[in-house]
Amino acid sequence: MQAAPNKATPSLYRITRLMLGVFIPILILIGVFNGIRMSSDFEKMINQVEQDVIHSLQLIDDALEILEKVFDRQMLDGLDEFMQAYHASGESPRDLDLMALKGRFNHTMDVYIINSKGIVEFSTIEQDLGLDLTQWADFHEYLETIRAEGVPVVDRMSRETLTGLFRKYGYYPTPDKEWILELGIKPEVIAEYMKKLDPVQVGRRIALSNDVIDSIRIIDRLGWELSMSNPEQIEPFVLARANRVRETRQSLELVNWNTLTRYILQENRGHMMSFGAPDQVIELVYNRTGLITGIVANILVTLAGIIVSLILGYWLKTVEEELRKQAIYDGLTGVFNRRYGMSLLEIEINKASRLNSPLSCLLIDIDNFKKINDSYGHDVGDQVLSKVATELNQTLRAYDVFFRYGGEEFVIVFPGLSLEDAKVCSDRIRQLCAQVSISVDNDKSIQTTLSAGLVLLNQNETSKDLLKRADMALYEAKEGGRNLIRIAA
Ligand SMILES: Nc1nc2c(ncn2[C@@H]2O[C@H](COP(=O)(O)OP(=O)(O)OP(=O)(O)O)[C@@H](O)[C@H]2O)c(=O)[nH]1
Repeated sequence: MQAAPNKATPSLYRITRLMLGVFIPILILIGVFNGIRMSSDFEKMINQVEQDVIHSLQLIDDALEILEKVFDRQMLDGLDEFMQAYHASGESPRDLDLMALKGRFNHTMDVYIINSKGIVEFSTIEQDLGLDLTQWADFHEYLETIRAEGVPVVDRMSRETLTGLFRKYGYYPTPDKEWILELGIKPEVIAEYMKKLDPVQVGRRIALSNDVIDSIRIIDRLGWELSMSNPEQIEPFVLARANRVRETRQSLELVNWNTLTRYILQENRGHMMSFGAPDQVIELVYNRTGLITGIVANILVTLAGIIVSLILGYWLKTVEEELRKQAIYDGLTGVFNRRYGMSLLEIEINKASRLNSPLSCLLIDIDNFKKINDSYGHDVGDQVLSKVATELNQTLRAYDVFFRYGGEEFVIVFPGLSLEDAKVCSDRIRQLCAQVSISVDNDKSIQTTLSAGLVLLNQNETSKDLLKRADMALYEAKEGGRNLIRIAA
């Protein structure tokens, strides 16, 4: 039986190996690279969002500082006007028309007059009349300091935690220190400005305009979501996280499969934003669905690429195998074809010359084959050729070379066999051929014989000359009556 030697198939599976060894790793590398790039783009995007949020909050902070100064000026002017009205009234608060004064301030400020005992004796707000400010010891002490210094003072804006209302007050003690004239900007006037500078609203706007962000909250130390308009108490676990960030001064990151929640510290800049709470924590909730969908899609595309490569590789392997078979084997008989067989004969001749070992060669021709074709048809002829070739091939040694030389002619190369030994083998082959029977039409069977010329390789002889001598011997065998082996001279 003969198998194709590896030497003759140097390019076998080269493309397939290229597919599996290079293309697939490249696909995997591209997939991994894309995955890393998507994650890092997401990371960059959220860092950018955080910078935008902090920057926006700082802008609000700066705007609030400017607003504070505007209100300061407005109140100082108002206090001066209040004092002038007080002097004009003969320094008798009772004769002051507070409602008219309020009108002069376009009703943006409430007016109070506090007596020497710390009681609100006159006011445009009826329910504050008679309010005893000594109840708040700290505040009362503060008022008395102002009274003692005798100069106008304007407080910073402040927020009442429970109501969420913003207030700003200014005080001007009368020269005799009997009275303190007080103005308070109406909370709704401040709220009007504050609504426009509400960081919660800014956060919502950023969240709305950005696909990756779901929500933004700013949490103060007291557990309120910082808002200039409607403060809301936040959930206790969110406050606990915010406090952890404040204490460690490190960002906190919580990752779920489709969300990412980050808590970052907004350092107090000493401006309005803090409202008494030194640092705010910003909670940012990101939507990771887009990132995860992208990564899954990337994995699927990579897998699809790998599967296509494997299928293509398998297909190429099959095609290559088929081409290899066609290049080596004879399509009808399945033994080596002439081109490949001749190349093997050359190799064996070279080897024999190099090793100085004998090499015999048998040129076979099926006897009266034309008659078989003529009597039973070409298809039966093909069957006979195929069957004889298969049977003969099976009796040979592994290192004998058997190939179809053309038509009904075959060649057997016996490397290492002397003429005598080769003659014995050739006779066995001839007898075997005579025993091969091919059944035709179920009941009939054909038998055939072969004639052959046996030749021993001479020194420096070419394959062409060798086969020429074998052919002459074959001719003699035919002339001698067929079913014979003749040895070439
Ligand atoms: N069926 C079939 N016939 C083939 C094939 N190749 C060659 N032949 C036929 O084989 C026949 C060979 O005939 P000849 O050269 O006259 O020899 P022969 O009839 O065998 O007679 P001898 O060789 O003198 O015994 C021709 O008719 C070819 O057409 C093949 O592949 N299949």
